[in-house]
Amino acid sequence: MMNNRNLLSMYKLVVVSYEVDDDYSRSYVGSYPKDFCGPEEDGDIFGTVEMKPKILLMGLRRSGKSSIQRVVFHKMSPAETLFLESTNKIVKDDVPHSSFVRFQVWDFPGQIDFFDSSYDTELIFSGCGALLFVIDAQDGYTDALNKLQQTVIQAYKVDPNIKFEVFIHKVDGLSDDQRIDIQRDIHQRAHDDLLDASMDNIHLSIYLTSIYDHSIFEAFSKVVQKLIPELPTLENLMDIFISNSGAEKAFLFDVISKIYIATDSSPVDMQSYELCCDMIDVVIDLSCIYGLKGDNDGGFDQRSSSIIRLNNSTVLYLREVNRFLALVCIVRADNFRKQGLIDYNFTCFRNSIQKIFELRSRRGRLAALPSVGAKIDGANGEV
Ligand SMILES: Nc1nc2c(ncn2[C@@H]2O[C@H](COP(=O)(O)OP(=O)(O)OP(=O)(O)O)[C@@H](O)[C@H]2O)c(=O)[nH]1
Repeated sequence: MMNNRNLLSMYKLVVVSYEVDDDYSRSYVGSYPKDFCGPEEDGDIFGTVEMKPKILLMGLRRSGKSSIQRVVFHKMSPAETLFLESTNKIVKDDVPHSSFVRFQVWDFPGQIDFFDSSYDTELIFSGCGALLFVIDAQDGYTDALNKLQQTVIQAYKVDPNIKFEVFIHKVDGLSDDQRIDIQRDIHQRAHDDLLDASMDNIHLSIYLTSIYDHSIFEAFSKVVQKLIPELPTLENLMDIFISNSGAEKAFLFDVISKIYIATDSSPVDMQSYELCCDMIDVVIDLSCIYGLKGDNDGGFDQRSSSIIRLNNSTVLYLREVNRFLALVCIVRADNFRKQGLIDYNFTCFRNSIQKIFELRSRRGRLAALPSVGAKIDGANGEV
């Protein structure tokens, strides 16, 4: 059952992320991006010194960029976003420091014009992991598509490795048929625009999103996963875990953001993901009510876990992997009788994750040495 001391720690981590938000992690870069200096170096919980990739949030005014960032990374409720003021400067936001997912989000004002000579596109797009372009689905999107084309082409010229992600946003006001139509139309027109510019080799990934449901977390999860070099290994481990444990589905969550950084290879159905997200919320809420005061070790211990039995013979099982990651799996009640087996497999899973990140840590330290860093780059990151 739940370990209240550790659940309280989890709650505290969430609170810390609020505090960090306003005081330190958000900084206004100004309309002229002098401070753009590519990816930043930082250390993670495993002691890794690594480059922190940037995720750029772009799109027309009022398309919902700041709302997305606030809801996903700062626990703002969707209703509160109604009162957000328009962004008129580039805002740099470090994803909460306690989170496992390490990158910076740069929120651009809708009116930014990259053809304006005062913007140095080299500096803006270099070191960028993903460019996330937001299109308001409840508004006419011809202008947005023009801007998308310009932005993507500019960025591609600077760095062809940038991942281009398009969020067709605010789909909460649309019926299922309208969603399908709009997605098809935007996909077709964006592709045609790139073809006209002879840039059809650029790949755009398109998602339907809204801050009023879990779609925004799911889409962001997929964006973030593309920035995790160890993803194939993590997915492989998840596959091994579920097949040997009789589980239906498993997600490896970054607890604070509710982004899943890996799942097994079976398709993700939205309902399962929502259930697992809700479980994390319940665990956090319970920790707030029943957690012991005075616990300030700042992390979970290895025995923290939570079990929720649903009335459809399904069990949700949460286990802490480390301070920031939790494994949440969905298991049929029959299979959950062999909980000892699941726990044993979980221990193997956690040990493997630990080894992956030790390797990452070692690689990060080596890459930080200039002469070795060059060799690693040349060897495609293999050491
Ligand atoms: N219905 C709906 N409204 C949304 C959604 N996301 C954001 N909004 C609303 O859209 C409006 C604009 O949101 P912002 O986040 O300020 O938009 P922005 O793109 O950052 O705007 P600029 O800073 O001017 O570039 C706000 O009133 C939000 O509440 C969504 O998923 N659905």
